[in-house]
Amino acid sequence: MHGTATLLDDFSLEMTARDLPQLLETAATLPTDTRVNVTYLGTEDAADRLAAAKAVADGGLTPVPHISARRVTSPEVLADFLGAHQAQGTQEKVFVIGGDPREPQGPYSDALSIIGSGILPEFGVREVGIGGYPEGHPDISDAALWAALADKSASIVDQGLDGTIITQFSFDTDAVLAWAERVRGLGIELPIRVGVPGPAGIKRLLGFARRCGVGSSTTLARKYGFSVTNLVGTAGPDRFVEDLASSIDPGRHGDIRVHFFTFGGLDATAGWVQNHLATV
Ligand SMILES: NC(=O)C1=CN([C@@H]2O[C@H](COP(=O)(O)OP(=O)(O)OC[C@H]3O[C@@H](n4cnc5c(N)ncnc54)[C@H](O)[C@@H]3O)[C@@H](O)[C@H]2O)C=CC1
Ligand SMILES: Nc1nc(=O)c2c([nH]1)NC[C@@H]1CN(c3ccc(C(=O)N[C@@H](CCC(=O)O)C(=O)O)cc3)CN21
Repeated sequence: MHGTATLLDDFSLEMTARDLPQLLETAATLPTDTRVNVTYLGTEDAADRLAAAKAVADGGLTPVPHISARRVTSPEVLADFLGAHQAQGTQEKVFVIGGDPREPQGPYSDALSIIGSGILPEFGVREVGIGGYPEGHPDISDAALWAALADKSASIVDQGLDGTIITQFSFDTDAVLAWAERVRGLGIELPIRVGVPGPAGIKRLLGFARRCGVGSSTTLARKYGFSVTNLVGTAGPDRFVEDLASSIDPGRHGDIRVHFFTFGGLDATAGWVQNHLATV
């Protein structure tokens, strides 16, 4: 038995630049140094992302800026972004993801083309996060996903950097743990942060699942504990987190933590964690 409190220790969460006002309200309720990932969406610009990361640091939390490889239009844009983060001290940990654009908007078609370029430590990056897909990806073959995971992990380790894997959100703890065991079987020992949505409106949750290519609404409903015939209301990660906590075997799955996607707001996730820890 792993225990929910252990699993939730050092949880991380994710914000978009637009969540900045809410971050300012919520920061003080989060444990000091909690990692807050800052997305790299097409709807934000560099100034928004930098301001969000700075606010995370100013709030006593640990910023983890994202870089979406396919959205980076040139090496200069990447160097400017990393340089600006370094100047404000928010560069130590980053997360590099391929990105949703079907065609790369610049020279980087995948996360490895940035990680393997060696540019990250030149700007003071010490830890690199990468994505993982316990339930696969609608547009990328399993073979390509596994090759990418192995190559990115090796590049991180070869450069003497720390690394972490954050998984695409999932509602299936069996799939997550089977996948984690396979990761360990490949000799990849990086900590795995299991992505899961914090509490959110059910319709909104289903919308994000569709948009991000995750699961069908029926499996999602079954695993997450709501009824597809009643989409009114909110669903929370209670069942998922409890199932995960009771099924983890550190000997087989290694270092497993939780990463919350805050589709229902930062405050809702922060409140859920506080309440949940008070009841276990
Ligand atoms: N897990 C998360 O939090 C997020 C996931 N994504 C999704 O994850 C995808 C892959 O990112 P990584 O795991 O970093 O893979 P990656 O960059 O390591 O690439 C793995 C393989 O997939 C291909 N690939 C990458 N992006 C693609 C795309 N949009 N369409 C078709 N093929 C693609 C690459 O060429 C490579 O062969 C993104 O494209 C996006 O759909 C996007 C943002 C956040
Ligand atoms: N395929 C894929 N693409 C992604 O971009 C992505 C994933 N998967 N997996 C999970 C994370 C979570 N992501 C997101 C994306 C959007 C919002 C969001 O709140 N969007 C607002 C608009 C915010 C804005 O434009 O800045 C919305 O209301 O849709 C949150 C998390 C991005 N991520």
